[in-house]
Amino acid sequence: MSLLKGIRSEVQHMIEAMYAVTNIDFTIVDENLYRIAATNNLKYSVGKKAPFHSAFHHCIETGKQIFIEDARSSPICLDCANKVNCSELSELCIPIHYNDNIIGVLGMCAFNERAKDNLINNRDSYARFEKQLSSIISTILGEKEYGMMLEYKSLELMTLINSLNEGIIILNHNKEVITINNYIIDKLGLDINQIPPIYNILPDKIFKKLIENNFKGEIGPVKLGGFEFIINSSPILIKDKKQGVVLVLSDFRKMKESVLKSNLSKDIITFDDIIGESEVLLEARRQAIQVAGKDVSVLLFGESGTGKEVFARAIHTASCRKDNVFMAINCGAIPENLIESELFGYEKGSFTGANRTGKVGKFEASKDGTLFLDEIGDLPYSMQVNLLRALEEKEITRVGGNEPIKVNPRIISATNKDLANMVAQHLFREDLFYRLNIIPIHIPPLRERGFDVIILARYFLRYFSEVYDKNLDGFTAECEQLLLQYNYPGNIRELKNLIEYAVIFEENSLVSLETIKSKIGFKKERLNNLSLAELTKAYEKSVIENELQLAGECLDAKRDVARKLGISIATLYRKLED
Ligand SMILES: Nc1ncnc2c1ncn2[C@@H]1O[C@H](COP(=O)(O)OP(=O)(O)OP(=O)(O)O)[C@@H](O)[C@H]1O
Repeated sequence: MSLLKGIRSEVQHMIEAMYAVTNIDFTIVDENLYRIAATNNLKYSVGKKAPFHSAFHHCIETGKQIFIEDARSSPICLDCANKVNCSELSELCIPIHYNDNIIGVLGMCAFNERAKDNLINNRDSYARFEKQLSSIISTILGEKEYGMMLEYKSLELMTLINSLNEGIIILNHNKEVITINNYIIDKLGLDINQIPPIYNILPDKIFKKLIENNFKGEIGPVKLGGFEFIINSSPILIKDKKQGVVLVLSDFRKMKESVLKSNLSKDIITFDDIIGESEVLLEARRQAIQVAGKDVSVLLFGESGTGKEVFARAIHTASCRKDNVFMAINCGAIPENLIESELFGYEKGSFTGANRTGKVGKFEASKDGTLFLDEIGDLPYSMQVNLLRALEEKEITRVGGNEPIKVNPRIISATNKDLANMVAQHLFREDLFYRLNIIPIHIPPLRERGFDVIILARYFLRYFSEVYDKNLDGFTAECEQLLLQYNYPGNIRELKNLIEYAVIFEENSLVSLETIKSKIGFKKERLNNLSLAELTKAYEKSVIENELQLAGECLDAKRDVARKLGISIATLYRKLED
């Protein structure tokens, strides 16, 4: 469609006004010579084509203004297809430009002598005037196109907003609802033709907090129409002035379920997943099963890698909180300055590097679930009092905030340190120790579990054979003998890593002594004939490797090991590569 056709009624009005003033007919044709608008004598021809080789045609072809003083003698009219029937006496044609293209012609046509004289005598001023008109037309077109673009964009935005699985409510500066999406209309059962004012949608207290105080951030869960929502509010700022608010309402139940799902899909652990038949392990298991159903704090203590987290998860699964989240936090792996915000969350902008909308802490996120405080012995002394207060008062305050938030997670803590001894040395608060240590359960080291080593080794062998698609039937007798003799400073984690290694490198159908030895015994054999410098290097490397075996292989663990050994992380990597 020609652009001019889209603004036909606007230009028709315009030329009618011009005709009333000048008494000279006006007409507009598009780039295909179709007459879009016309006055008086030419009105009949609207919608028809202007003649081929006419002044309009020339004007489009050349892009130049054309003035015909006398139509009968003008050379321009000689070839005109309407030459015989034409009743125009003189004519002034100006091309209409839009975006550097000629999109039509604006013409003034005189049909009587008076109009002809008028046109001839004022030729220059009419030419200027027509030029102005043509530029007004292109401005109208520009606005029309911009309006269409805006309309399209707003449709695009509305489609997007309506396709979201979250509620969106947009308020203007008068706090009136100007946009509300289908999700929230359906969820709250609202009438699209009669959207209630926002203060009737939100509870009074929430409305005040979200809207009245320039609030930016998250609030909730808020109960609306039988559902619970987390509401995120962001002001719309234009030149630093608040012009409205966007509220995003997320279904709290779904959020919880997705956290649970991601938690559970990898981590539903029951007491049946705790492999082993030794009396010491069965005793720990019995105690854990006994306390799982009671909502008390449990302290799991034992060496690193003995399965404390596995026990914590099994307790959670067997507890009445199993349908809520299990959250773990490693108190030793988080830098001291971040631990408070990790545990209790923070309000927006409360410290440099903080997320702009604030963050929910582990306590809040696990409020009806289980919070596993791993490596509790590494919790900075200054934080211990805050933790105690949260446990005693069952409420927390986000960093930078001042509103108390109710929380009530079940606490399971774990440590590989002698906490009682730390209390004696004033490294751990006595009051916190008693609060956590209501039910202590000792998780025995692997070297005390006897034949469990073989049971676990066979279990891991089956598991990793499947993972790495290998056909391994078991271990040779000497290999099992070595597995039983080894003392596993890294406990089950070390055994698991050892078997994974063996599954990858073993080329026979039974895991051989050599394969296992190459992982746990290789250092001694290679140390012969080395210089002192080489021995030092090898020793340093083995110290780091042993530490990593205990701490794990992730970056945080490497940082911890580097800190513990008093070297930088870069030095740690270098020494491992040497
Ligand atoms: N009895 C068990 N049966 C099967 N796998 C186990 C058992 N105990 C521990 N594991 C496995 O051993 C690894 C270490 O266990 P876990 O992380 O629970 O130990 P931890 O005592 O919490 O260690 P850390 O003190 O270093 O945090 C995990 O991969 C876990 O799945």
